[in-house]
Amino acid sequence: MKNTLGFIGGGNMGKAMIGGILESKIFAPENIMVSDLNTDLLNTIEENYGVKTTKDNNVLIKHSQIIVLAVKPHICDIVIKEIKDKIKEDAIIVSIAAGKSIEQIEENFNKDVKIVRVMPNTPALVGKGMSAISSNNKVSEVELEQIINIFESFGEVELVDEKLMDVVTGTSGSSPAYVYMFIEAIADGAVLEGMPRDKVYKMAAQAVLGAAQMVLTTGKHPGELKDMVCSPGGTTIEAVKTLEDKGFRSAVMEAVRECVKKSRELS
Ligand SMILES: NC(=O)C1=CN([C@@H]2O[C@H](COP(=O)(O)OP(=O)(O)OC[C@H]3O[C@@H](n4cnc5c(N)ncnc54)[C@H](O)[C@@H]3O)[C@@H](O)[C@H]2O)C=CC1
Ligand SMILES: O=C(O)[C@@H]1CCC=N1
Repeated sequence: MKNTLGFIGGGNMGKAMIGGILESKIFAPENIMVSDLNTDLLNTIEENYGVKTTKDNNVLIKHSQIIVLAVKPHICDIVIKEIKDKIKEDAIIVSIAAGKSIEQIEENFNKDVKIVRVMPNTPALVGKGMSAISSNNKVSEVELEQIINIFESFGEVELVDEKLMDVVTGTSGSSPAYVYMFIEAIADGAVLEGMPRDKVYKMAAQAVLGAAQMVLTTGKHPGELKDMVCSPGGTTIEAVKTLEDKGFRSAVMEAVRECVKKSRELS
């Protein structure tokens, strides 16, 4: 039972985590099991990753010491109802559901259960994930370390106060979607100006990747890094002025706020 990891739900986030974990080799495929209602999906997962699969969530909990709830928030309640009586005492429940509080999950189980709440993101698949973690007081330091190690195997981890989890959703959980839209928009602008489409996504994505790396590596304020690109009277400041005129920053801030609001509503 030790060092066995189970995913209830093999959708977008489940698959991203499994891909990242296998790439880092901290779990062998035979020590990972996925349960899902979708047989085609399970077949694809088994084929692509070599992990075990089942349609029965109770088979999964028998096989797994660490159980990741990777289903939609409203499905968590259904799944917990199904597994709660058979859950083992030393099992650790890891919920990645947006907006689902530790307290709600405890109430659903209606008994002492070790619960870790995490907000990861899909770049986990390529080892560049960002995960925020909180846990309840049933989880020991050693167990928490074990969970942190899993999430660190595919990216960065921050321990956060649970009350900030909804804000994390708007900041790193959902933001890859905004960034893909930004990349797509830069690329469309380039196509508008005559660049072949087969070159634009690499150019735009590499610029975003490099800029993000500059923030992380230099530790400089993003505004200072932006100023380093803007030559006086040059090209960039024209683009920056247009973005300001069109409300770019305000639009992004509002988007984050709406995302956080929705996450709060889910709980
Ligand atoms: N997609 C993302 O970028 C992120 C998602 N999350 C959280 O991860 C969770 C899953 O999200 P996604 O992977 O995007 O959703 P998804 O819809 O891609 O995957 C959910 C999977 O759960 C399966 N499922 C439904 N009912 C089930 C049941 N009773 N038993 C077993 N499996 C069942 C579905 O067939 C589906 O494959 C959500 O709670 C979400 O808030 C967290 C961070 C990022
Ligand atoms: O859209 C969602 O609800 C999930 C949570 C964070 C990213 N995707």
